[in-house]
Amino acid sequence: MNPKQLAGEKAVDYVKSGMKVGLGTGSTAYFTIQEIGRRVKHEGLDIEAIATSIESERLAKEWGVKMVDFSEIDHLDVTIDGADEADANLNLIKGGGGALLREKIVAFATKFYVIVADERKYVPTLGAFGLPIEIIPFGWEETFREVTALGCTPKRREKNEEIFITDNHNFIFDCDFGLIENPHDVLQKLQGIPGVVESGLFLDKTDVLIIGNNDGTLKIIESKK
Ligand SMILES: O=C(CO)[C@H](O)[C@H](O)COP(=O)(O)O
Repeated sequence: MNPKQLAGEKAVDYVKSGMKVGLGTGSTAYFTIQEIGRRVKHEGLDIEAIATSIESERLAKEWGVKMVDFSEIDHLDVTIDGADEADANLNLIKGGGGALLREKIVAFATKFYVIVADERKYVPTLGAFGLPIEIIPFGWEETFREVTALGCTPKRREKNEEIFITDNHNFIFDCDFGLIENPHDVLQKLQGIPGVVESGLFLDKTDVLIIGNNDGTLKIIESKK
């Protein structure tokens, strides 16, 4: 089986009827949403969900998953999302799909945070995957200069030769910091720059990382936090 499917479906073991569930974004979370949707439609799984992107919301609705928003609930019991990189401390780089802002809001609202990934995503040190940063369009050139001054090379993301615009109508800069030895320091510095809405560093949040291996096995790593 595709390792993303293996991990994405395994994570649904954490979802039980009555729960409020955060739905991630990307090609691994896709399999999670499909499996949740199948259980809702065919096995009577009864949940309320919030999605981290318009695309994931559309997919969940197709299956008849009950979607709510943060005016209706004050926490999520479990969220299952993908990642672009994860290290042994279960710190992450996310945002490859451009959904990092909604993903981080959902991650902070959740009591239990499950990450699903294939084995290529598990790395000794974060940073080979350029760090996505969501930037407000107003004054983006100045924000670009401030981010560059932190020692990275940012590139404004494009898709199909057009500027990529997030679900929140912002830009994404993909920033090459090289390997990030101190992610907490980088996160703190980015948070101090006006115009930076959020970065793809998700630190000290993950409870469980489920890795699908190419040989069809699973590796499940629980947080020591
Ligand atoms: O952060 C993300 C979107 O912003 C995704 O979670 C991440 O890109 C997932 O990767 P994949 O498609 O390989 O599961």
